[in-house]
Amino acid sequence: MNPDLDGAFDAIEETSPLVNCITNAVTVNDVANAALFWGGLPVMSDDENDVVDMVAGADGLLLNMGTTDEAGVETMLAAGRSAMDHDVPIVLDPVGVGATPARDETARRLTTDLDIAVINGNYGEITALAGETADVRGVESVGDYSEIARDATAVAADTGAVVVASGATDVVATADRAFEIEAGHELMGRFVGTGCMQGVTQAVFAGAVAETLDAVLAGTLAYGRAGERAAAGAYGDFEGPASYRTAFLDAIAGLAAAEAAPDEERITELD
Ligand SMILES: Nc1ncnc2c1ncn2[C@@H]1O[C@H](COP(=O)(O)OP(=O)(O)O)[C@@H](O)[C@H]1O
Ligand SMILES: Cc1ncsc1CCOP(=O)(O)O
Ligand SMILES: [Mg+2]
Repeated sequence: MNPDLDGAFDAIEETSPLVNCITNAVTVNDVANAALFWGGLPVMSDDENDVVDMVAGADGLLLNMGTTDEAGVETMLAAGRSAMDHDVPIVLDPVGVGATPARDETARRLTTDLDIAVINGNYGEITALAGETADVRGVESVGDYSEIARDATAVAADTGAVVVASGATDVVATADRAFEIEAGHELMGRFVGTGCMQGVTQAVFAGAVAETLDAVLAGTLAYGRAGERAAAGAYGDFEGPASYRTAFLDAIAGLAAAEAAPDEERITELD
């Protein structure tokens, strides 16, 4: 199957979803531009005095815990409560969970206290959230994860979120369904920030498309398609990962106008 990418792009164009991002200091600019290039409106409010009101009028909230400190967790919780009060979907990127006890505790608090709509993490992070042995070094997933669909499903059942486990093949799971998405390119794993940008992609799509699972399948496929089109040179030559990154951002900006839908089916529902 393939999701309705054209319908998703139309919904984004109609909504121009405002997405408040509380995100890490490393990739913040890429996250803002990815949201803007999809057709969303990014704002990076992260002061508790401001963010509660900002989220009240927003269409999505991204909580990326890559460089969060103790005060930042409290701000995320306040922003998350505001999102819940106003039916704003929350996307969690549990960066580095599994690497240290502090990150495990942050993820536990966020997933326990908040109703998260989407969790988008790499294979190692999703496996750690499932309570299984994971090898997360810093923010990087290392190791083999042959049970990733099972573990993503367990996290979905535990939290009620639609779960995206990113890797060479992305897995999307709810409590009772799981999908594999064949899209993307190996170059996407060669620079910092593709996971973070995938997180904000989910927030833009979930802020515009009515059903969260539809939004996530469309957003995940669209994101991979942008990576493929950039790798194919559709946005100019590149010399290495840094110039590929620029082409990739251009591909995000151009995807809605391009032939976004692949000819062949890219999403397989697992038994
Ligand atoms: N080898 C690969 N082939 C295809 N896509 C990839 C590959 N490596 C990473 N990606 C894509 O890059 C994005 C970020 O994934 P990942 O590298 O797992 O996240 P993170 O940066 O958080 O560790 C995802 O969309 C994923 O599908
Ligand atoms: C390197 C690093 N350290 C803390 S957050 C961060 C960025 C992680 O980005 P991504 O998850 O997209 O690789
Ligand atoms: Mg990541």
